[in-house]
Amino acid sequence: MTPDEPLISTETDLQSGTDSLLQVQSLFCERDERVLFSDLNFSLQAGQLLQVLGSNGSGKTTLLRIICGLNDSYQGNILWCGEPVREQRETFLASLLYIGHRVGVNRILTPRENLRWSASLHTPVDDSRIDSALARVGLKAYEDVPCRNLSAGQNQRVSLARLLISPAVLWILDEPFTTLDVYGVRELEQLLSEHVGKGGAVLVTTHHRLNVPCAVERLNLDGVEQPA
Ligand SMILES: Nc1ncnc2c1ncn2[C@@H]1O[C@H](COP(=O)(O)OP(=O)(O)OP(=O)(O)O)[C@@H](O)[C@H]1O
Repeated sequence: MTPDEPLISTETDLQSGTDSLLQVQSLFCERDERVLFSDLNFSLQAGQLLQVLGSNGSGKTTLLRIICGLNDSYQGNILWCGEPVREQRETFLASLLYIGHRVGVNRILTPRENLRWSASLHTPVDDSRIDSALARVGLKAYEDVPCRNLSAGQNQRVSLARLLISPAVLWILDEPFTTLDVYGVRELEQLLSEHVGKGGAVLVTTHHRLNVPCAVERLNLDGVEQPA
């Protein structure tokens, strides 16, 4: 797949008859006898960006981890292209790129080695593509520096470069803006809108007010409007 190729073929990927890529139905989760969410319903379509909002501890990370299959203490249904994810785990995981709270960068490896490893889990890509992804996130000339010698924001950028080499349709990102400077924030916002522009879908938690040219749907786990 080339970087500009559409991510979704409506004939092959959406043949289930539903427009939704991801559907969350009647989701219930409680932790330590405290209900985080109950009867939570939402869907995500190709070309859609959904921002999950909520106060600290409201369950944003928990929700994302449930969807990604990293937490199974819930009730309800999660569907991918109309079919339960539990019945098509490999297909779902092949369509998903999750970047969690911890950036998931191996600090012994260099940025280039991290991206090679990340790509090898799906579709290996050549080094020229890896290097151009690293350049795009501002890491030109840092390709061979061990990540332990990079700053927190630079490690976050290594992680975000994975977005550029991944064929995944669905990006699930947990607080991806946290350590980024203003240029990094702008670049990531650009990446998000390019992805949805190509028919991808994004589920993102952030307290940051997104400044993107595409529409942003919002899901607030507090159930109340938040200040802008
Ligand atoms: N490993 C765990 N075991 C038990 N309870 C947990 C665990 N991790 C989180 N919780 C609880 O689940 C609730 C939701 O946590 P979660 O991390 O999903 O919130 P969040 O909305 O992402 O918060 P933040 O905005 O601070 O990142 C919190 O009340 C927390 O105490």
